[in-house]
Parts: sequence; C-alpha cells; structure tokens
Amino acid sequence: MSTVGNSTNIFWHECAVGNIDRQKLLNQKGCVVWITGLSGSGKSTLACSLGRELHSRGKLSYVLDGDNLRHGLNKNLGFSAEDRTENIRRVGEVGKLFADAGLICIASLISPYRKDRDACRGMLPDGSFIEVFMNMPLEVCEERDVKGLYKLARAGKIKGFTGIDDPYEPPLNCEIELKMADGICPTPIDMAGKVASYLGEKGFLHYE
Ligand SMILES: Nc1ncnc2c1ncn2[C@@H]1O[C@H](COP(=O)(O)OS(=O)(=O)O)[C@@H](OP(=O)(O)O)[C@H]1O
Ligand SMILES: Nc1ncnc2c1ncn2[C@@H]1O[C@H](COP(=O)(O)OP(=O)(O)O)[C@@H](O)[C@H]1O
Repeated sequence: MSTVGNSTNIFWHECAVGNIDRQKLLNQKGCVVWITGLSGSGKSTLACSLGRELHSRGKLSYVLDGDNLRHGLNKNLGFSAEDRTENIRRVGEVGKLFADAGLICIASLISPYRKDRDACRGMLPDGSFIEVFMNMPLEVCEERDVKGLYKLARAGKIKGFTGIDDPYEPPLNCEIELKMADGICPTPIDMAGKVASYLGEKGFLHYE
C-alpha cells in the first residue's frame, strides 16, 4: 500500500502476461523515439515517414503527435510553460505505456524545455528513450510556415510562440541529430532510414 502523488492507499496489480511476452509476440522491443524541434522543422513528417518505414519492415509503431493530441487527450492545455510541461509529462507517460505494450512509440512534439524531455527519458528503461533533434534553422522553419503561425507570431497576433518570443532549449546529449548539409535538408525518407538503422543497431527491431 502506498501514496503516489495525490493518490493514497493504492496498490500495483501485476498481470500474468508481461512486457517480455508481448515483445516476443511482436518480435521487437518497445521504446520511445522522441522527436523534438521547432514548429515547421519536420517532426510530423519524420514521424509518419518512420512509421511507414517500420510498418514496411513488419514492425508495430504508433505516432503520438503534439498537434493531434491537443485535439483530445491534451485539449485542456495551452502554451504556457506550465501547460507545455504537463503536455510533455502526459505524452511521456503514454509513451511509457506504449513501450511497455511492446510498440515503437514515435512522439513528435516541440517539447521546448530540456527538463521536461529529460523527465520523460527518466520514465523509460535505460537506452529505450531515443531523442531525435530536428536541428533546422529558425529561418528555414519560418520560410516554410505551413500553417501561417510564424507570420502571426511576428505580427504579435500569437504570443509566446516557440522560437519567436518563447524559448527552445536544444538537446545537449541526444541520440540522433538531423540537420542540413551544405544548405540542403535530407529527405524525410533518408531521415527515417537513419532512425530505423539506429533502432536496428540497438536491437529494437528483433526480440531474441
Ligand atoms: N505558442 C505556440 N508555440 C508553439 N506552437 C504553437 C503555439 N500555438 C500553437 N502552436 C501549434 O501547436 C503545435 C505544437 O504543439 P506541441 O504540443 O508539440 O507543443 S509543446 O511541445 O507543448 O510546446 C505546433 O505544431 P507543429 O508546427 O507541428 O510543431 C503549432 O502548430
Ligand atoms: N526533410 C524535409 N525536407 C524538406 N521539407 C520538409 C522535410 N520535412 C518536412 N518538410 C516540410 O516542412 C513543412 C513542415 O513539416 P512538419 O512535418 O509539419 O513540421 P513540424 O511537425 O515540425 O511542424 C511541411 O511542409 C513539410 O512538407
């Protein structure tokens, strides 16, 4: 019997089928691929491209996209520092459940604060939180401006927009950094291939 947060007198219930059984069934190892970067840096594109690549290799993955989750699970949250922290905490917890289910969970969120990403890393077993930094220059993201949000932010019509008047703290020790080379951005397929190769090398795409 214990107290966790505001929950008192709670018990942990073990089930007969565990994480290892599920991973064996799926012939893969559960993990969280956490894609972080500015709005417009290509997070969602990479997440979907990676999901497709893994699917084609017969591996089960699921994308948790920041924008999409704000339509449901996180629709009561805004973009204050506190709300962003809660947003990331919730997605970290959901990612932990997906990884425990044996899936390769692909989370794509701006996740601007290092301490929040590190807290999610701390929820997962060592090695199974793979932080991918979309290191795209602000000018490139702003030039893309698919949703017109940078324009609104520059005009002062959106307050607290990441990269404009709200901070983005780049990772210090991420597993994978994706960036432009000679002014050219690698294709989403190339980026997905790089992440999938990492997962293969680290043994996530088989269970033996
Ligand atoms: N103020 C502000 N700052 C940054 N982004 C904003 C803001 N307001 C709305 N949006 C839109 O919300 C998307 C980011 O949601 P996230 O859940 O990934 O953000 S966070 O991780 O909580 O910072 C983000 O989507 P992406 O462009 O896919 O990153 C924006 O479309
Ligand atoms: N590797 C890439 N090379 C060129 N353009 C890209 C690449 N990845 C994404 N894009 C384009 O950039 C824009 C923003 O991508 P998106 O995945 O929505 O970013 P985010 O989820 O980080 O906001 C889209 O128009 C997308 O087609």
